[in-house]
Amino acid sequence: MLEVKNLSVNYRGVNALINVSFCLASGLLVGVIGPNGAGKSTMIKAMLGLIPTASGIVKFRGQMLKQQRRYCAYVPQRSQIDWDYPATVWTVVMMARTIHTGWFRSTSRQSEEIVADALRRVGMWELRHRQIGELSGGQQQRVFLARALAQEAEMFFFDEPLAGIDKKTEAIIFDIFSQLKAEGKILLVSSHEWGKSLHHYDRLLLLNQKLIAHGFPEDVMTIENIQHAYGQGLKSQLLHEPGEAMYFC
Ligand SMILES: Nc1ncnc2c1ncn2[C@@H]1O[C@H](COP(=O)(O)OP(=O)(O)OP(=O)(O)O)[C@@H](O)[C@H]1O
Repeated sequence: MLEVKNLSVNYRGVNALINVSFCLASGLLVGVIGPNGAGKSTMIKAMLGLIPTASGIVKFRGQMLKQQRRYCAYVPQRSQIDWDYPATVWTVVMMARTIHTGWFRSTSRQSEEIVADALRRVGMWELRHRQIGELSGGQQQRVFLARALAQEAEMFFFDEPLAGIDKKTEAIIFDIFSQLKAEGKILLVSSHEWGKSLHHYDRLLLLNQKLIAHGFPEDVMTIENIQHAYGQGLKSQLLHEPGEAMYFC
């Protein structure tokens, strides 16, 4: 069980996240959605203890989450990663194993097998010797997914993993999300797009500074909630998009 209570973040006196509270059981794929600047990245970073919080506690299995970071795999937005850093695909994924072996110990055979398996699962084994800067956006996202897998975490935090990726990568990502869910992991996935991929999620957290709604997608994606999060303009636009109407009650 993951519990978030009254989580708030201020950036230089400006509220980015206000009293967010929710609980999540294991084995769920959870979408964190909301408009640009809603505080999705801020919430993920605050949960992980990567930024200072104004208030709140985050617990996993009854203990503070930030003291259990080895159980958390975090994939930041692609724009936050230095893709010019000279590292191969293999090296980046192997970095996940240092959490288990420490920086100064040589990698074990077991770690190499785990990294190889992760690279095969995301279809990046053939490109393992490539520099990360030479990959497409979708391939780069798969490398970081492999790194998260190699960490053998209990909880996974993905910040905008679907932004600017190809269909093949999207299919691989959701396939692996399903496998992780079946293994009882908790997955939090932020996205500011909420088209056809929403049906993949077991629960949604709809955010705009505050948590506007959370629960089953069909309960969260009501016209009232969407208007509340995104403002009036979006309503009329979406009512004319039949593919999206399934989420309106
Ligand atoms: N380091 C920072 N210093 C000051 N303000 C920040 C900082 N990081 C984020 N903000 C502000 O906090 C608010 C929430 O930003 P955040 O990046 O968490 O939103 P988001 O929902 O992830 O947006 P996006 O979908 O665009 O990534 C925004 O108004 C943003 O400008």
